[in-house]
Amino acid sequence: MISIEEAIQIVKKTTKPLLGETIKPIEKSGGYKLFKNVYSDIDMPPFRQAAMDGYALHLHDGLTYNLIGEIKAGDNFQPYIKKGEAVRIFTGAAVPDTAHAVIMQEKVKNIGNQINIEHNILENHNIRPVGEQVKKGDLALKKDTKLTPAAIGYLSSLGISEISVYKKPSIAIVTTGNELIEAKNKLGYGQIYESNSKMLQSALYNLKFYDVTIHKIKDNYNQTVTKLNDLIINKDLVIITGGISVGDYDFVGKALNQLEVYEHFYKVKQKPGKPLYYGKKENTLIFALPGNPAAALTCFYIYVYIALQNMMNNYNIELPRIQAISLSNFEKKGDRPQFLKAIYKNGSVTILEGQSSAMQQTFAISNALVFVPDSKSRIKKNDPVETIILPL
Ligand SMILES: Nc1nc2c(c(=O)[nH]1)N[C@H]1C(S)=C(S)[C@@H](COP(=O)(O)OP(=O)(O)OC[C@H]3O[C@@H](n4cnc5c(N)ncnc54)[C@H](O)[C@@H]3O)O[C@H]1N2
Ligand code: MOO
Repeated sequence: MISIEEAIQIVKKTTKPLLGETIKPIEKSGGYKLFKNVYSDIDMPPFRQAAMDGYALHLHDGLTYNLIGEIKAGDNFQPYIKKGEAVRIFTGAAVPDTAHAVIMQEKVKNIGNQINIEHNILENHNIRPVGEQVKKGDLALKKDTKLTPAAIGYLSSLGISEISVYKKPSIAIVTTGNELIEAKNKLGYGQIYESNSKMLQSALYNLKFYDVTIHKIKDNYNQTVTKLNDLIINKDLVIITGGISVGDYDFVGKALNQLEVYEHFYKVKQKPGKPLYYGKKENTLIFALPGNPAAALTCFYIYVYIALQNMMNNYNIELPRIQAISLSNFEKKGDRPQFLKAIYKNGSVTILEGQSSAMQQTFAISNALVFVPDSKSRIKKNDPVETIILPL
């Protein structure tokens, strides 16, 4: 059994970016990283742009200007403005080359065909220059930049509709267990509704991994070997839940062994999630998470999360850990470091009752995990505690 720190280090050291390229429609590229530098095909803004509703002025020494016309956003003509003349102009409209500045309408008195301004303004006031954000041919965004909503907006403003990004992993979730049935069926004695697949799929979707398939297998050795073999050949990441402990019908470990998956580790000194397995075959990563739902999800956030980030070229990113003040007392049983379901708010954290690794009800209302290390056996109210903020 290895420590949490060792297990995290092993995941960090053995997971790498996928590096393949794929082309995405810009609106579907959120969360991806740019595979190449992106250069702009246009100046942005493409013309001198008015930043305010007001008047475009050909400056002179006086404070009175003759009004000679109007330009709206989208108009595609350029009136010739002589010294001492002005045109009415609106935000986003093209400022004629013969205008020096735009004055906002609040600073202007309009008398018939003339306007009076309070005081003279500087050249280029309220005019966004051509190419202020990026010039034609220049670098718009660097390779490896993560595509946030703002980045997608920016690239769209440059007329880009498709973008080359790093591939995201193809992921299989595999559930195991004879006791598991689908929703809409009536529970028989000894049966429970299968829930880990929906839970993990949703955790993956939250992190913007959408290439996810779900597979359900019975506690049957041959079926386990056949299915896992197929998935390991075809997927970048296989996440199994259940069947990884020591029971007679826990076939996952034996099947992975038979398939010659290289075992990076099996069993971590932690609660929940002791029987966590992590291995690799060729370029496919395999995590076998414990079947207990809260254990599976905790292991997902602490270990699989790092692997996913590394596959996406986000080097060794873990979930944020902060110090928070505990609003609860907690007594640790046993000698395993523990991740506790908790609610974090404004610098304080409440440790919830019901910490068993099967306890979904408490996880359902948690937004954080409090980490209790080896060295600590109890937490007292007002103690600072290490708190992991979940990506919900
Ligand atoms: N003799 C020992 N027994 C156990 C040990 C041990 O060290 N010695 N470890 C315990 C710990 S800790 C854990 S955690 C569990 C993990 O067992 P498995 O990973 O083999 O998981 P299963 O036995 O298949 O299932 C455990 C539990 O979770 C439920 N489950 C499984 N899959 C799902 C699913 N997809 N959706 C909802 N619930 C699921 C399953 O019905 C069981 O109740 O082993 C302990 N045993
Ligand atoms: O490690 Mo298990 O998840 O404690 O119940």
